[in-house]
Amino acid sequence: MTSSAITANGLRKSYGDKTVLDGIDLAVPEGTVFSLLGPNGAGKTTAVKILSTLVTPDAGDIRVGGHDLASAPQAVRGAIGVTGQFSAVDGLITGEENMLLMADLHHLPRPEGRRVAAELLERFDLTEAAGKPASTYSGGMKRRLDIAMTLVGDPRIIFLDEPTTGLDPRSRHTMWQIIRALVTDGVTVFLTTQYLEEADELADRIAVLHDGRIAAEGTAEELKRLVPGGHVRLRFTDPTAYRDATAALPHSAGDDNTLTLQIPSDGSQRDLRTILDRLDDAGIEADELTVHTPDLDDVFFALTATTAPAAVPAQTDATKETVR
Ligand SMILES: Nc1ncnc2c1ncn2[C@@H]1O[C@H](COP(=O)(O)OP(=O)(O)OP(=O)(O)O)[C@@H](O)[C@H]1O
Repeated sequence: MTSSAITANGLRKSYGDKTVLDGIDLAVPEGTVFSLLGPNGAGKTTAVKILSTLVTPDAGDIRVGGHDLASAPQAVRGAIGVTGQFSAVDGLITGEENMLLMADLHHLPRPEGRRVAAELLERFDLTEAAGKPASTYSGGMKRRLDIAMTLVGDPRIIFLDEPTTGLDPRSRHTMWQIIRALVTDGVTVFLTTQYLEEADELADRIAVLHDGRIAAEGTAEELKRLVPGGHVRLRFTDPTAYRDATAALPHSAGDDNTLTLQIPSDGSQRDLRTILDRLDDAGIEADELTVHTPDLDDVFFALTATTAPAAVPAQTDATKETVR
């Protein structure tokens, strides 16, 4: 069984009267990408700062990398890397010097530091720019340097706070490749992002933070099933088959011009089986069947509207039933 890289139970944090995190539970299995999503000001950065020991929580049991955050913050710091909004890159010195500084901070012997720095600069396509001041780097290069610096200490858990904000699409895709490669190496990634597409692309599990609580948590697919709008579309070339299917599927909406039927569905296996059984029973063969689920944008807006639905634990098959 995979063990947890990060667990938090009852995590709370207020600033004055403002409750930012109001009893949050999180569990991030090792070697996975967990994404925390939320509107601006939802508390994502606060959560990252707490889990990475930069801010003290008001309450909560937190374990990171197998260490208790309250009693062993130094051990937690040794197990993690943090990059993001509070970048560690010094613009006045070169990329290579930034890397060597990091190697010194990790007390690597000089030759070892040089080797690790050169290797990481190469891996992140920064060898050519290594001798130039980091202030001359593009946004994408700075982010790559930032991650490369984080990896000098070989952390097994990395917090990425909005790692692609402000990057162009190409740099964003490069960053996604970097993140996937980290996970392939067994690193656990805790990612905050304002791009739902990014969470959809990368995250094994996603938690939506709203009003200080986790409004919903699950895989991207599980979350998409939470909001209405999903349907199955059947396309026919034979008008008779189309008409028969319309009769066999009473809740369908048909388009007589394109011979297409749309049936409301959550896209689940059980739902699909019901539809296919009805078609089989009536001896009807569709020429094309497609399943349409709402995208993560729909989920995000539905969940972060003023009245959010209750938290939905979507961890097991049994609880998936409640998702529908
Ligand atoms: N040091 C602080 N003192 C007072 N209030 C703070 C402090 N840090 C954060 N806050 C408040 O806590 C709330 C959550 O902030 P946080 O930066 O965690 O949100 P976020 O989800 O990361 O937002 P964004 O996507 O805009 O970065 C905000 O209302 C913010 O003003």
